Amino acid sequence: MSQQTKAKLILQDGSEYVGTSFGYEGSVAGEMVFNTAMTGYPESLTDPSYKGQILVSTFPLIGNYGVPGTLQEDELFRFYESEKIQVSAFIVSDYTEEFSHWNASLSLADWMKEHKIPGIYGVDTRALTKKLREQGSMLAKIVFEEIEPEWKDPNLENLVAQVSTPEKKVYGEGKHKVLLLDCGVKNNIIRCLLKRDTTVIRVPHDYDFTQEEYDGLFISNGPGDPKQNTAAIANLKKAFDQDTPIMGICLGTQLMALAAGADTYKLKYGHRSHNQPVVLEGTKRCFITSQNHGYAINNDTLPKEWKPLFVNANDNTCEGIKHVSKPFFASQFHPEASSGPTDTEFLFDDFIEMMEKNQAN
Ligand SMILES: NC(=O)CC[C@H](N)C(=O)O
Repeated sequence: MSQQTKAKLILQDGSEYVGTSFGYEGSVAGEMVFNTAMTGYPESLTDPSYKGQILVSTFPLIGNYGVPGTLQEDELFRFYESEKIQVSAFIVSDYTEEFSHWNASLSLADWMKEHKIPGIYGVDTRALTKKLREQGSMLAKIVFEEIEPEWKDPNLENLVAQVSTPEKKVYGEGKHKVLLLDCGVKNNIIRCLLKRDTTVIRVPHDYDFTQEEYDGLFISNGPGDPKQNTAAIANLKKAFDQDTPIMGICLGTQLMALAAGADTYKLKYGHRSHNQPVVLEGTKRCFITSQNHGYAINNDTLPKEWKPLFVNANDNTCEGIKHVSKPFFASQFHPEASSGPTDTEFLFDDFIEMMEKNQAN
C-alpha cells in the first residue's frame, strides 16, 4: 500500500490538514460529516444515504476487521448495504492494514482502491468533529498532488436519482405484498421485511406506485435534501387518500412529512451514530437507536392529522411521525440498524400487523 502518499484535506473555512492516503489516490469534493459509531464501517460506507459525503469516523481505530471482500450478488446482498461504496471519501485517525474477522477477505484499503474511493488517516478526527459541531456542517475537499477539484455541495443535486434502482425488482414470495419506494434503500431494510413473510417489490424513486396493488407501502432512506424528491412527494400525497398502511424510514419519513404539508430543515451537523436516544411520545420509554441524517422535520409544522411519534432526548428534534387515524407511521432513525442497536426492529412487526389488520377489514 502507498503508505507514504500524503493528501491534503481542505475545509470550506479555509483550514487545512495533511493526512496519509490509504485508499484510491484521486482528489474529491463533497460535504464532510462525522459518525461516532465504534463499529460498522462496511455498512456505513455502502449506505446510499452517504452519497456525496466525505465521512469522518470519530472512532480512532479503523480497518482492523477488514471487509467481506468483493462478492457476488447473493453474498453482497447479505453483507453490504448496497452494491458499492457510496461515500466520496473516508477520513480516519488511525488506519490498520492488518485485519482479522470471520468473514473478512480483503483489507479496507484494497476494497476502497477497487471502488476508487480515497481515504486518509493520521488526521485529528476529534478536532474535525469539534469544528463541525461548533460551526455546523461544511464542504470539504481531499487534494492529491495539488489537483484541486471545485467545491461541491451534494445537497443541491438529485442524489436519490443516482442511487435508486433503475428498474423494478422483486424479492421473496411471502404473504404480504410490500411496495418499496427505493430512494437509496439499505439492504437490511429489505432483509428485515423478507424475514417477516413478505414479497418486496422494489421500484425506482419516481415510480408512480399509485396504480399498483399492494398491501403496504414502504418509503426508504436515501441521500440529500428531501425537498429534491418532488415526484415521490406528489405520489405520496395521492397514497395518503387511501387507507393502505405506509411505513417510512429516515428520508422516507421526511418525504411523508413533506407530502403531509409539513416542513423540513437542515440540522447544524446531523445525527450519525449508534447511540441516539429517542423517547416514544406519550411515554417515558427511551430507545437507543442507530441514525444517519442531516435533515429533520419541523414538528411545529405538522398538520393536525399528523403527530410526532418519537422525539430525540438529546436535542428534542423529531424522530418519527404518525397519522392520527390511518395506519401511516415513520421513524427518522434506523430500526433496521446495520450497523447499530436492533432495539427498535419491532417497528417492522408493527407494519406487518397494520397490513394484517387492514386486510382483515
Ligand atoms: N439516512 C437517510 O435516509 C438520510 C435522509 C436525509 N438524506 C438526511 O440526511 O436527513
